[in-house]
Amino acid sequence: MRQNPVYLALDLPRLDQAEALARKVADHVGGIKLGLEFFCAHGHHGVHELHKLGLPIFLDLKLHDIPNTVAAAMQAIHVLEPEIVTVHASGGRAMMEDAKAAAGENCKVVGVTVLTSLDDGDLTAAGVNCSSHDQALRLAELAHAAGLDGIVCSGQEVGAVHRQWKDGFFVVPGLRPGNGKNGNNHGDQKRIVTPRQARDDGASVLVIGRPISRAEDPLAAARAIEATL
Ligand SMILES: O=C(O)c1cc(=O)[nH]c(=O)n1[C@@H]1O[C@H](COP(=O)(O)O)[C@@H](O)[C@H]1O
Repeated sequence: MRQNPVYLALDLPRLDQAEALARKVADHVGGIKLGLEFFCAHGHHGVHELHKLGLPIFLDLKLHDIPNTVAAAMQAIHVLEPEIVTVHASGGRAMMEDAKAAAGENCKVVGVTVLTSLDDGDLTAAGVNCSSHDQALRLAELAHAAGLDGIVCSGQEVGAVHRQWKDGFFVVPGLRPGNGKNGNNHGDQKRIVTPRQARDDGASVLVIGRPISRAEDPLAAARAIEATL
């Protein structure tokens, strides 16, 4: 377990807003997660700017394409020195193997299993004939076999995955302090747990965005989450 496992998801449209928020809570998070919204808007320049804060950078690009394309994309982001990068585990074993081979030496590659915004009904609609729990476990096994460092899954599966993959690196988003019972907004997330529950079940990294970024007082929210861990 890292000293502070919380990685702040900086899903904000403006670079100055993202920088200001990261600066405000920097002492109460263990790293910063930059995802598609940030990277599509601010690209390499934005990542370089956020590096200046001195926190580890998790580049959540959720790469999913043929192996050759994903490997080339991984090589193109070496220069950004990310600590963690995501690919979709459903892209298949060869894609994950090539992504890992192309990653920088100090970069962890993790496979997204089943997005936390999906439930069993969504999987059925997409033609997946098993529960999100079973599908997450199946994709975790595939990511392990492909040599990835770990996976992204919801807190509802991390305990089961951890039992099967003892030294895996597990990223858990879809976190809501108080489990949504204290007026928190789930938003588009369907498979949620509290940060504390995810940590207790074996999460290595806790990804938290809106519960901090949309809070009236983001610093107080980050501190309150830290205090529960
Ligand atoms: O890979 C991710 O980080 C991710 C995977 C997943 O299954 N669900 C998920 O929410 N995420 C990301 O985690 C963050 C969650 O944000 P909040 O719901 O605002 O805490 C977002 O940046 C998502 O892109």
